[in-house]
Amino acid sequence: MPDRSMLLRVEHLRKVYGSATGDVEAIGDVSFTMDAGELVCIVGPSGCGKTTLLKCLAGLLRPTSGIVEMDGVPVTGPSPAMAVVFQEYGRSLYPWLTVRGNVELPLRHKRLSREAREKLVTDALDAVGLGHAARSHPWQLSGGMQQRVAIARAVAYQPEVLIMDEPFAAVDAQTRADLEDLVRELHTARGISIVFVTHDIDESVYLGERVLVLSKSPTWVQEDLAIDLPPERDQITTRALLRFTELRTHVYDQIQRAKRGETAAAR
Ligand SMILES: Nc1ncnc2c1ncn2[C@@H]1O[C@H](COP(=O)(O)OP(=O)(O)OP(=O)(O)O)[C@@H](O)[C@H]1O
Repeated sequence: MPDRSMLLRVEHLRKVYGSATGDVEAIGDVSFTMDAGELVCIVGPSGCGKTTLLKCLAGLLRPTSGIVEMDGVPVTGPSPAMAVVFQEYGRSLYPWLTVRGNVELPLRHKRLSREAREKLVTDALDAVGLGHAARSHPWQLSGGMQQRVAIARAVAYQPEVLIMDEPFAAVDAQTRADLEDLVRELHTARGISIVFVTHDIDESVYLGERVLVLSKSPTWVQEDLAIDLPPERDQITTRALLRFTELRTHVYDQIQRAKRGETAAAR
């Protein structure tokens, strides 16, 4: 395996929301690092602060205290080095723009020639299997295809890290499996670094090289689990492996413990 350099560093991150009814400590004390080229999944009990954590990573939310660094530089706001894909693809696409126009839009903020921009868009649409739909509008596409557009837009932007917040929660099971394979493909073929938040334990094990299990809120990292499955994965063979079952059972058990407020179990 090639040497990897540290991409993200999160240290003693804490986030307290102030509200009229009192403060809510969403993130207690989260620390972890991520190397360039890794695919890290984040799971945890419902409401444990996954979205809050992602927003702090992406510079969309200011932490109450602690450090988020990308390539050694503090993240203080949205950065061109990061692209975020949310669950609600319907709301993230502009209905009056074509698929191509949606993918191209953020690139207009980059200093690129028209040719370079068009090449990035074509390449990203091909990568997600939507080259044929470039001139369609989002509302002419299925939910799964719309989410592919959102992924293409993020890929075309060439971020150093792709941050995905439950991106497949709203699509059917078969589409979800296809999109999971697309994410694996983007990661293995293009070396894209990905932080992927999901509710789905099986999905976290199938996709990840590491799974971070969060405690219940106020959150800390209950376990940082290496997923020692072969890098070549497919929906049938990988999910049938005994090791896959062991890992998913372990993560499930950890989340149950997290819900009860217990600390980590031995592996
Ligand atoms: N803007 C806000 N103001 C006050 N409290 C908030 C705000 N956003 C989130 N919270 C609280 O912070 C905690 C974590 O919320 P967050 O949405 O990050 O969790 P989550 O793990 O992503 O949730 P889910 O499992 O439902 O997707 C919750 O207790 C939530 O009520």
